[in-house]
Amino acid sequence: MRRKLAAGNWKMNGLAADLAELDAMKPAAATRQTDVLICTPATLISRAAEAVSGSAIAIGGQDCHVNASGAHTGDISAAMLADSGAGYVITGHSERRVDHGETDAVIAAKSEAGYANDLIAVICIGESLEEREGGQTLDVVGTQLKNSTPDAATGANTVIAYEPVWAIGTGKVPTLEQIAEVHDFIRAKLVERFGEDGNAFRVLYGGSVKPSNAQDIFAVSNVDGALVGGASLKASDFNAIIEALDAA
Ligand SMILES: O=C[C@H](O)COP(=O)(O)O
Repeated sequence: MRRKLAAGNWKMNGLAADLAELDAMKPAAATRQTDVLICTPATLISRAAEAVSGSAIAIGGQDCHVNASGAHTGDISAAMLADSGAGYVITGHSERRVDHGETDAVIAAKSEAGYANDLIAVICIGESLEEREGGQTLDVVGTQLKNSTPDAATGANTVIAYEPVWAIGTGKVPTLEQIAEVHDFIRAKLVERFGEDGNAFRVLYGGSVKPSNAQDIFAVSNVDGALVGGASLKASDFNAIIEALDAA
């Protein structure tokens, strides 16, 4: 039985005053079936980890460098994330693939850097609008999944997040049939590659998840939770999403 995961990605949002939102998420996070994760900007990780100490909320980073240390100005290593109190790291978010030219190979290496520091990697994959309209969705998702996921991935150290790029921050959401098609495909590919352990990976949906659509999305087969951007910034929205997931 896979535990559900409600993951928030604050992206480049959040100052010290916003840590109050984490406090307000604590009661909703104390659920029986759902893990709760907030990936804050790197500047907030250690304060966020302190703020959630003793609660059911985990803190994660949004990216890490492939190397453990060295001359990489402005970058942050997985060891630094772990040292700051993170338990997870997002790798391969489409905003990093696009803005920073990250390839599948780099994303796999970043995920391995996470494993080496006992971080759970949340590996993101998803097609662009052009790829969706060109009928290439499963090809693109399959290739990204294969090449961004290291051989050392397990259901315990890795979460897969399916995020159609065209649904991120746009308010556009795929149909429930489209979500089911991709999630069932991802599950089949994980089982083909990792055997029975392929059934242990959590597969999240991401892209314009809100309290108003969460219940429907969480009823879709092989959707084990969500990676939420905008609606994770305020406890009032994210708590409703956690509750919808816990009830699913
Ligand atoms: O990492 C989160 C996703 O990019 C989704 O963002 P969004 O919920 O604001 O569409």
